[in-house]
Amino acid sequence: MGNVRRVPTSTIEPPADAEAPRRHPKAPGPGERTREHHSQCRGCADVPGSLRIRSWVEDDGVSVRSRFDVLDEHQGGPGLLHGGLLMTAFDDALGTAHTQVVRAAVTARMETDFRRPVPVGTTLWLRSRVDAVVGRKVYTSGVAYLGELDGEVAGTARALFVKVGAEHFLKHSRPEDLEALGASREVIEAARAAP
Ligand SMILES: CCCCC/C=C\C/C=C\C/C=C\C/C=C\CCCC(=O)SCCNC(=O)CCNC(=O)[C@H](O)C(C)(C)COP(=O)(O)OP(=O)(O)OC[C@H]1O[C@@H](n2cnc3c(N)ncnc32)[C@H](O)[C@@H]1OP(=O)(O)O
Repeated sequence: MGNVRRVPTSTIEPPADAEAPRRHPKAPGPGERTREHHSQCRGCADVPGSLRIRSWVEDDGVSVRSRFDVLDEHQGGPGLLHGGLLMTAFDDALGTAHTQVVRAAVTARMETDFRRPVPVGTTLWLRSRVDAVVGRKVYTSGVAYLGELDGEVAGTARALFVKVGAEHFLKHSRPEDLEALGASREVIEAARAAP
């Protein structure tokens, strides 16, 4: 292991004095379904290979509840949910909570505690919230419950999202995917040429 470079990691503890997050005026309101991240999102869009996670806004307008039906195709151990797919579910649900507060942000760091095995056939319910927004940093946390909201805890997660602008996608996404979203070749090339 001597040749493995150690990459420094950093804390994602939200600062204690941060202001309470407020709902973005264009975000859906309490009780409404949230929007999918985009039409091909493998977390929440209705496409093959997606976890098909569905989320709704809670009464506070900021938190969300999400539903994930665990199927055969989500197995890791025999008849049990793959841990990485629980992380995907958290990434999607926490990444949906942040869209209630900020326009676009991407996951920078996430940590997950796996507390109970999740059998195939279970419906997982997740509660996710934004704890604080400080500059570009969006601190989120969530809980996944077995079978019913506030039931037995299957896992918990925290994630730091970092706000990005359209240039993040213009620079890094495949050009054909950007063109499908309406971006012109000139705009894409200009974003890629920028420092
Ligand atoms: C027509 C045009 C179309 C445009 C497209 C429009 C819309 C697209 C539609 C929807 C998609 C929107 C969102 C998707 C959201 C959710 C989907 C589920 C979630 C995901 O699937 S998402 C994919 C996985 N995700 C990534 O693909 C990120 C890869 N990554 C990066 O792209 C960079 O790494 C980035 C941007 C994160 C930061 O880079 P950067 O250069 O902008 O900023 P910088 O490094 O300065 O960080 C700023 C401050 O965050 C702190 N910080 C950074 N990283 C940290 C860490 N790991 N731990 C602790 N602190 C950290 C720094 O310490 C600093 O803090 P401080 O200011 O206090 O010093």
